[in-house]
Amino acid sequence: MASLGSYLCSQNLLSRPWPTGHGGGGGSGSCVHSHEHLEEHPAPAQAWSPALRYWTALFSCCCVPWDTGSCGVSLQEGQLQCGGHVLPSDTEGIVIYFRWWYKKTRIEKKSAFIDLLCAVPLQQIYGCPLGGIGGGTITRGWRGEFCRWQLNPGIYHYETVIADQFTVCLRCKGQTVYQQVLSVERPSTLQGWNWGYCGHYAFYHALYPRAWMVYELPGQNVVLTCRQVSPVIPHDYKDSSLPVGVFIWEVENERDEDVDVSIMFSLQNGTGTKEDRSGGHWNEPFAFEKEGERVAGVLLHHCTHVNPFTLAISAREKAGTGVTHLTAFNPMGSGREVWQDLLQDGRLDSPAGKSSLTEKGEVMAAAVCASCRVPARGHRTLELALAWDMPRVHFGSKEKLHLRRYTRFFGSGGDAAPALSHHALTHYEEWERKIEAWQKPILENSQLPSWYKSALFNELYFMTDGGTIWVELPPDCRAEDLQGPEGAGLSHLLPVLREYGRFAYLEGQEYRMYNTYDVHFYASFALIMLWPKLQISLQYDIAVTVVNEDVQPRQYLMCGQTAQVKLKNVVPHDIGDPGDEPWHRVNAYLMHDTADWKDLNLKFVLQVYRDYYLTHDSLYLRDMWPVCQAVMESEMKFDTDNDGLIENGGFADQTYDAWVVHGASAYCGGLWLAAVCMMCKMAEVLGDAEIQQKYTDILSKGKEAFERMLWNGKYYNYDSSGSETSSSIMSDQCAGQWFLGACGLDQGEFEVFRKSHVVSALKTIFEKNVMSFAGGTMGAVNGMRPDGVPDTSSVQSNEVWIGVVYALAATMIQEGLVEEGFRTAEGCYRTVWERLGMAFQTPEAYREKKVYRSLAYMRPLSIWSMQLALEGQALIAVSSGSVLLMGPRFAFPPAWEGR
Ligand SMILES: C[C@H](CCC(=O)O)[C@H]1CC[C@H]2[C@@H]3CC[C@@H]4C[C@H](O[C@@H]5O[C@H](CO)[C@@H](O)[C@H](O)[C@H]5O)CC[C@]4(C)[C@H]3CC[C@]12C
Repeated sequence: MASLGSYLCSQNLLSRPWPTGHGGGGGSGSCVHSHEHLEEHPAPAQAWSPALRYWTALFSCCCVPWDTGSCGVSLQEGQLQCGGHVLPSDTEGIVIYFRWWYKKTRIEKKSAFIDLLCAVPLQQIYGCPLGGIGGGTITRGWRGEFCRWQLNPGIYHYETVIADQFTVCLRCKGQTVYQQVLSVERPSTLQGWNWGYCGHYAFYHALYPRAWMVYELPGQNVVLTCRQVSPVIPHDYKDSSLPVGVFIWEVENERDEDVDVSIMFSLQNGTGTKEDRSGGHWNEPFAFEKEGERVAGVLLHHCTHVNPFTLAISAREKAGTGVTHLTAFNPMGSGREVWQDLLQDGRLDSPAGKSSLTEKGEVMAAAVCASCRVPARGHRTLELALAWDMPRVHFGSKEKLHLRRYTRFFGSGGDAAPALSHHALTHYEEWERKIEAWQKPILENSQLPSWYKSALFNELYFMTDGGTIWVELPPDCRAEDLQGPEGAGLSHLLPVLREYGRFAYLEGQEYRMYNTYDVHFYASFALIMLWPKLQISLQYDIAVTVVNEDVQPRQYLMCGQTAQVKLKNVVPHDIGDPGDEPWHRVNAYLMHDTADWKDLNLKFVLQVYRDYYLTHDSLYLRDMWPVCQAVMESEMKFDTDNDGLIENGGFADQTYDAWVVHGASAYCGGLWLAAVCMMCKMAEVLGDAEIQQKYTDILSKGKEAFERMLWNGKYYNYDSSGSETSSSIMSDQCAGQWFLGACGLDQGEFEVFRKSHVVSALKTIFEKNVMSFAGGTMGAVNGMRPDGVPDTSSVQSNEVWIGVVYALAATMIQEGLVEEGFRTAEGCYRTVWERLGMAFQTPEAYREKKVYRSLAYMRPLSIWSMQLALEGQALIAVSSGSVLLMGPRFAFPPAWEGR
C-alpha cells in the first residue's frame, strides 16, 4: 500500500479510525481533518448566517420575486444591517446595487458576480475535492457524497447527486452475504438499494490532495479503506492539470475464510442540474489498454450545446481482479435491476454496445464494478477512477474558445476520457510518492502542531476548487494581440504563456471574479512556493492588463459615479468574470472604481520582487521592471503633499473595501514604503542607478513621514486623520513588513520599519486584536480600539479575515514571535474547521458572533506564508548555530537549496 497508507500501516491504523484530535479539539497528534463517525454533525453552526441579512426586508418591499430563502436579507430592529453593522437607511450604494442586480438577473437573465441576494446556503458537508488544477472539480462530502460541482469554469453548482455512490458486495462460498450502499442517506429514489449505512462504522480523514474513508462493515469482519487521490503535485505542470480522481479501495479480510469482494461505482450522466434531463445524452462501455495495462469502464457522454463533456468511471484490470459494467440504468427509478444484477454474483451484466440517447426529461446513470477474492486474513486492493473530459470551454459570453491545459497532453477532441482514466490508474502510485515526499517532512516534524499540518495542506483545496481554470494560449496568439500595437516590451510574455498556459482562480466561490489582485497578494504565497511558473504566468497576465485600458464608461455601485472600466498604467482589481470573458474584459468588480485604490499597484511591485527573490528568474524581473515603474508613477499622484508617503482618499480605497481611510495610513502607507524599498532593490539588481537614487530619496523622506504621522509609541495608527477611530489597532498594519521579511529585506541597510516598532506593534496586536477578542480563540479582529473593544465603525473593521490572520501569524514568526504566531493562526483554524464545520469552504470573514461572509475564499491560502516564514526561521537557526526548529526544507526545486 502506498504513501500515507504506509504510515497508516506502520501505526497499525489501517483497520481503525485515524488518530483523533479534531472535533474533539484535543490536538492529540492528528494532522488530518477528520470526522470520526459519519453520522455525527461536525459542528453546530446553524445559528451562523451569511452577513447580508438585511436585504430581504428591503427587497420584499420592492415587490421583487424572492424565492431563494437563504441568502440573508433582513431588517433588524428597524435598521438595515450588514454583518451586524448598521448602515444608513438611505444608503445610496444599496439602491444602486439593487437597480444593477435587478437589471442583471431579472432583465438580462444573467447571474451577478456577487449576488448579495442569493448567498450560497451553508452546508457543513464538504470534504476533499477531486481533480487537478484548472480542469474542473468535483467535491465529495465527508460522508462520501458527490456534492459540489465546477465543470463549467468558475461556475459552481451545489447538489448531491444520489446515484453517485460506491456499493460493496461480499460473497462467501458462492453466496452473497452482504450488499450495502456506502452511504448514510435514505433517498426517495433507488429504493431497491440497501441504503442507510450506519455512520458509526465509518470514518473520514482528509489531508489534501488525499482523503481516506474507513468502513468497518458491521458484523462482517471486513474493513474497507477508500483512499481518494487527486493529482495535485508541487512543481508538476503536467499531471497536476488532469481532471481525474482515483479511489483505491484497500480490503482487509479479518475472517477465517476467503471473501469475494466487489466495489460498484455508480454515476449519473451529469452533475445534478436540469441539463441532465435535457435529452441527447448517452453512455457506452470502453476498455483501454497500453503498455500491458488495461482499464475498463463506462463513458457517459453529456451532450450539451455549451461545454459538452464526457465522464468516465473505470477500474484497473489485473490478475485476480475482474471489471464488469452496466451501461445504463434509470437513477430516478427503484434501481432494482442494478441491485439484483450485483446481488446475484457480485458482478454486473456487462452488456455490449452503446445506450440509446436520453429523451427529454429522462436521466441516465451507469455503473462499473471491480471484484476480487480476498483470502482469509488477507488483504487486496481494488482501483477505480473518475475522469471528466471537457477540453474546449467557453465562458459565459461564449465569445472565445479556450482549450484546457491538459489538452496539450491528451488532445482536445473530446475523446480523452479513456486515456485519462488509464493514465490516472497507472500513475497514481507515482503521484502518491511525490505527494508524500512533499508532505512528509512537515507531517513528521514533531515541533509543528497537528492543526497546523491540517490547515497548511487542507487549505490548499482552493488551488483547484477556487473555480480554477488553466488554459492554453491559442497557438495563433501574437504578442501584439495581448499587449496592444505599442507593445509593453514584455519579451518573455509569449514564451511563458505558451509553455505554462494561463491560470486563474476566483476570489471566492461566492465572489465570482478571477485573480482578484488585492486578495491574490495574500494567497500568492501558495502559488509561488508550489507552482512558481503559474505565479509568473499570472503576473505576465496582470502586466498585460496594466498596459491596456478599457474606456467603456460605467457606474460604480458604492459611490454612484461614472468612470471608465480600466485606466492605463494601473493594476486591475481582477481579470474578469467567468460569466463574461475573463482576460479579455477585466475589472468585473464594480463596487468601486479601483483606479483610485491605493494598494493594487503596490501589491504588483511587492510580488514581482518577492517572486524574483524566490525564483531567481531574472528574465521575469527585467520584463516586469518597466511595468513596476509605470504603476509606481501612477501611484506617485497619491502623495499629494510630496512628503514621500501616499495618502488614502477618504473612501474605502483598498482591499478593506468597506472600511474608510483618510490621509496617511498604516496599511497603505506601509505597503507603499515596502514597495519603494523593493524598487530600490530591483534598481540595484538591474543596475539602474538613477531610478535607485530616485526611490532611495523617496524612501528616506517617506519613512520619516510614516513614523511621524502614524507611530504612537506602541503601534502604527490606522490612519492620520485624527478621527474617532484613527487610533484603531489594525491587525494588518505590518503587511508591508510581512513582504519585506519574506524577501529578506527587513534588516540592515534595507530596514524600512524600525525592528523595535514592528515587534511592539505585533505584540500590541497580539494582546488586543487576538487575546482580547473572543478570549484569544478566534484569531485577530481586523480593527480593535485601544480600550479592547472591536472597532465597529465599519462592517469590515469588526470582522476577522482568516487570510489576514494567517499572514499576520507569518509576520509574527518572521519577527521571532513564533508562539504568538501559532496561537493567532490556531484560533482561525479551529473556528472554521472545527467549531463552524466549514471544512473545505473557509470563508473570507467571520464576526465574533453569528455572522460569516463569502464561503470558499482565496485569501486563506496565505497560510503558505507561515510555512515560508518557518523555513526562514529554520535557516536563521542553522546559520546562527542554534537548535534547528524545523525539519528539512521542502517543496523547493533543488536549485533553491542553500539560499
Ligand atoms: C452597498 C453597501 C453600502 C455602500 C454605501 O455606503 O453606500 C455596502 C456596504 C458594505 C458592502 C459589502 C462589504 C462586504 C463585501 C465586499 C466585497 O468586495 C470584495 O471583498 C473583499 C473584502 O472582503 C475585497 O478585498 C475584494 O477586493 C472585493 O472584491 C463586495 C461585496 C460586499 C458584500 C459589499 C457589498 C456592498 C456593501 C453592502
